[in-house]
Amino acid sequence: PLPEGWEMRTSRSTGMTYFLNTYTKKSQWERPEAPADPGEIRCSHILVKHAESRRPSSWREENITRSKEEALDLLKSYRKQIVANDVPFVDIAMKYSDCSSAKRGGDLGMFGRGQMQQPFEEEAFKLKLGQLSKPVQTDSGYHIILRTV
Ligand SMILES: N=C(N)NCCC[C@H](NC(=O)[C@@H]1CCC/C1=C\[C@H](COP(=O)(O)O)NC(=O)[C@@H](N)Cc1ccccc1)C(N)=O
Repeated sequence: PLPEGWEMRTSRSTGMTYFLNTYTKKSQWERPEAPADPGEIRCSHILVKHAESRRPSSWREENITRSKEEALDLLKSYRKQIVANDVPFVDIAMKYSDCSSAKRGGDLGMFGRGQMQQPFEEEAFKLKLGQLSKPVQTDSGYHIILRTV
């Protein structure tokens, strides 16, 4: 079978088979080996900053002094509550995320490659729809990412 996100088509003019990326609508002659690149995705995230973050300040805390280790432990405890369905992702994001997207339940909107910091992008584009990432470290701090579109 074809990898996820691709469709097989027959060219009306030449009768030749080609392959369509159903997300980006781009087509190619070669039979794809990997799932189709979604182009743009939409994610929400929860960010916990620490003293070594590139900007150790947020809407929540003027001057963030927690250590990297404390930040990671905190984020892991949030992830545990979300995975156990004790608390919805949006509630945790709105209360605790050190990113301005907290006001939107962590929603970052649609984005393509080249916009987010590399480790964040790498993890986000690996996620399946509805999947929650493991903790990811960027210069901003530690994130967990939820793919929503
Ligand atoms: N939608 C976009 N294209 N917005 C530009 C993203 C820039 C990008 N940001 C990141 O990679 C990380 C991962 C996600 C958030 C983020 C960092 C910071 C927090 O960290 P700090 O910069 O204090 O270190 N939040 C942001 O940027 C916010 N504008 C995200 C946002 C907030 C509200 C609505 C939409 C997006 C980068 N290249 O730095």
